[in-house]
Amino acid sequence: MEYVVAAVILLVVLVAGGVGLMVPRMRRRELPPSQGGSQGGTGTATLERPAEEEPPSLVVPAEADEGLPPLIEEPPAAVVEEAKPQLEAPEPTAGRLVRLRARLARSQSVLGRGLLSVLSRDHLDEDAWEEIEDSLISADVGVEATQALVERLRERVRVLGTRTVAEVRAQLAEELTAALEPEMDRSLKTAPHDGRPAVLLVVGVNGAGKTTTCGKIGRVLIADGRTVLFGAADTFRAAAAEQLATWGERVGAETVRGPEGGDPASVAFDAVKRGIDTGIDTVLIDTAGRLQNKVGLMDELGKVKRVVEKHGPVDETLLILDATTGQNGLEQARVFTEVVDVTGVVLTKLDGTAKGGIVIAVQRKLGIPVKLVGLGEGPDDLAPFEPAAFVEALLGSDG
Ligand SMILES: Nc1nc2c(ncn2[C@@H]2O[C@H](COP(=O)(O)OP(=O)(O)OP(=O)(O)O)[C@@H](O)[C@H]2O)c(=O)[nH]1
Repeated sequence: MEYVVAAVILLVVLVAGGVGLMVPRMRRRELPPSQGGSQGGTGTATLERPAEEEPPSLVVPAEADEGLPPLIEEPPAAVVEEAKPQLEAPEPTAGRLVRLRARLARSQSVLGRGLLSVLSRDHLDEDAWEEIEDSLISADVGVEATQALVERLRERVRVLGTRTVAEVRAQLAEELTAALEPEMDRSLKTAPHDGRPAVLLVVGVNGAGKTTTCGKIGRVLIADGRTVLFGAADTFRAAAAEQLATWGERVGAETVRGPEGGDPASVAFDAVKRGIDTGIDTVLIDTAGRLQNKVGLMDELGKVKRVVEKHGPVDETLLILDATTGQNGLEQARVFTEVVDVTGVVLTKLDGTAKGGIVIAVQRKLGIPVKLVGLGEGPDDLAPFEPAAFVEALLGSDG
């Protein structure tokens, strides 16, 4: 009997203790809704998530956490740091080519300084004109384009009796600019339309700079105020998807990925679908590098495009060409244009070559405008291509 009484007393004590512990906790859980009010303890709450730090397209908002303990128990500074990685603000795009002109130094020494030193001779004889032709050809302008350009320049110098270096420079600049076909439409179709995002497909051979360019274009668009989503349809190389996702994280853009070795067309399809569902402005799809002579791979690229087009037409198909591959790149380029309808070329690595004249050859051979140029490995080293500014950069300002 005594045992029973003792057990009952013990039970009562335990139950009373338990209730005592529970009640304050329950009260605490009721606290958060009142934090939105203007009274008591809200000073710390405003620190937690300033609206402007919100990345535009992160999928799962951290605020979804429920039943958070009271703010007093956590140092507010730590909460802020953990919740939001610092997003980068990409450089504005206007005037980039001018800012990056020094990157063309190698081409400049051939096309600029080299040509101008010949053109500034007192007398332009046959040898001098041949030297000029050689310089242009070695800068990858292409034989045909060079001959046409030199012929016109020669005629102008003869007819106008051009004397000064400044005059010759101006005429050379005009001829080079004309050879770059400034009237071509170089705008990028990145604006959403018909209630869905613009879709850009990025294609090219291995290592041309597709993933990097995708990332850089995303930054350009974000700098211009658009929202962007990346589709990592390069399922062949796991690191490529990782690389693209990192570009996205830096500017708060979501990346849709698939399993390694998965079907690239299905990743591309899902990315566009996600872009439509989340109201994104522009979806950028990175594809795996492929050799133009591999039939299966080229067919796969055609399939990626067809599958994406179930959502609607692709707005831009950008061919990424490595400028350092020179004339060889042109043959690769031609095959790509047969498989997918390329709407623009991005010429990368112009900073690493003395053959800046390749821009002229690319446009002449393909009849497709160079829309952007890559001038370095930095995140903002991509510039809209402007023929006159490009020629000025090649010739240098001290002509
Ligand atoms: N100097 C310089 N390097 C560049 C430029 N664009 C890209 N690169 C570099 O080129 C290398 C290859 O770039 P990626 O973007 O990985 O090339 P990719 O075409 O996606 O490669 P795959 O997926 O293997 O086909 C990287 O080291 C880039 O940093 C550029 O404009 N200038």
